[in-house]
Amino acid sequence: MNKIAIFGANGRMGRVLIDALDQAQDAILSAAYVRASSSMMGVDIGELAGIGQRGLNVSDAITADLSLPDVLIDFTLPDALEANLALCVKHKKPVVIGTTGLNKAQKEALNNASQHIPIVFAANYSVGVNLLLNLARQTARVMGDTADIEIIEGHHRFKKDAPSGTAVAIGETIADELGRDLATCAVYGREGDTGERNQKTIGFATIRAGDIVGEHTVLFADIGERLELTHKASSRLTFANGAVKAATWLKDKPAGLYDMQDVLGLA
Ligand SMILES: NC(=O)C1=CN([C@@H]2O[C@H](COP(=O)(O)OP(=O)(O)OC[C@H]3O[C@@H](n4cnc5c(N)ncnc54)[C@H](OP(=O)(O)O)[C@@H]3O)[C@@H](O)[C@H]2O)C=CC1
Ligand SMILES: O=C(O)C1=N[C@H](C(=O)O)C[C@H](O)C1
Repeated sequence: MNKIAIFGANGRMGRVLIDALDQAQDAILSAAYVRASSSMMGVDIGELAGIGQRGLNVSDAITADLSLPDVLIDFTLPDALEANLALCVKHKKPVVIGTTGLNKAQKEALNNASQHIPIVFAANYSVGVNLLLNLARQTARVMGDTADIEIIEGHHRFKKDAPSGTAVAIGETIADELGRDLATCAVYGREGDTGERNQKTIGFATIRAGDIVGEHTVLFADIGERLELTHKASSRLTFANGAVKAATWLKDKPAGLYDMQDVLGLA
């Protein structure tokens, strides 16, 4: 049985991860960490996740015994990433990371840590989005030289980063296939006298509203026809179950940076 510990236990994803691990067949939650200052410190994990008492209390990662878990899972916010990575490297523990909105320094920290420990990093752990990435690459190969490409994403009102990590990953995949540089060809929203569209650009549009779990559409629009690929997540359990699958896959891997395409055998 794979023993898993999670960072950010009090977050939306943290609480769903507790539920997913409670239902998992081949993995067990061995620890759930919150900030040392959190009002949730010491609370039963099942009470925190709303699934009833489970007899394990929330703790903080700094004082916890990190030799106990086999793998850690981190869905927190970018500010927490470097400290969490440092703990995993110090204790030589594999880690699955889902946090999005990383800046250049945080991405560099991820790359550096992966020279010492195995890491899975993915902006989206659902099977459907990982298939969408492959379909987007295939569509770009056939239609990308003439079609206009637009990526539209919608998320709940609490989300802090935009565009979503998944939207950026779709854009990066398409840009890579077409030999474009996303840093120079991306257009983030439009307003005013924009002029005609440059076909070599990749457009992004962001919706933040209510409790949308996560929706992504990539549009390939030519004259006379358009193809739309859409994924809609209706439950965070799809991300949590994917992350647990990634943790089981990662347990005995050598140091390196992997993604969900590797886990699912789609790479
Ligand atoms: N890859 C994927 O498949 C998915 C990725 N995500 C990403 O996962 C991340 C978390 O999402 P979500 O759960 O909705 O966010 P929440 O804001 O609900 O949770 C974030 C958690 O991180 C903790 N945290 C934040 N900053 C720090 C810090 N500096 N030190 C320690 N703990 C910290 C918070 O603690 P506290 O409670 O004390 O504030 C909170 O528990 C986001 O980046 C999101 O985009 C989300 C869904 C799927
Ligand atoms: O913050 C979220 O909720 C989500 N974030 C991820 C992203 O930024 O792509 C994945 C998912 O869509 C939910």
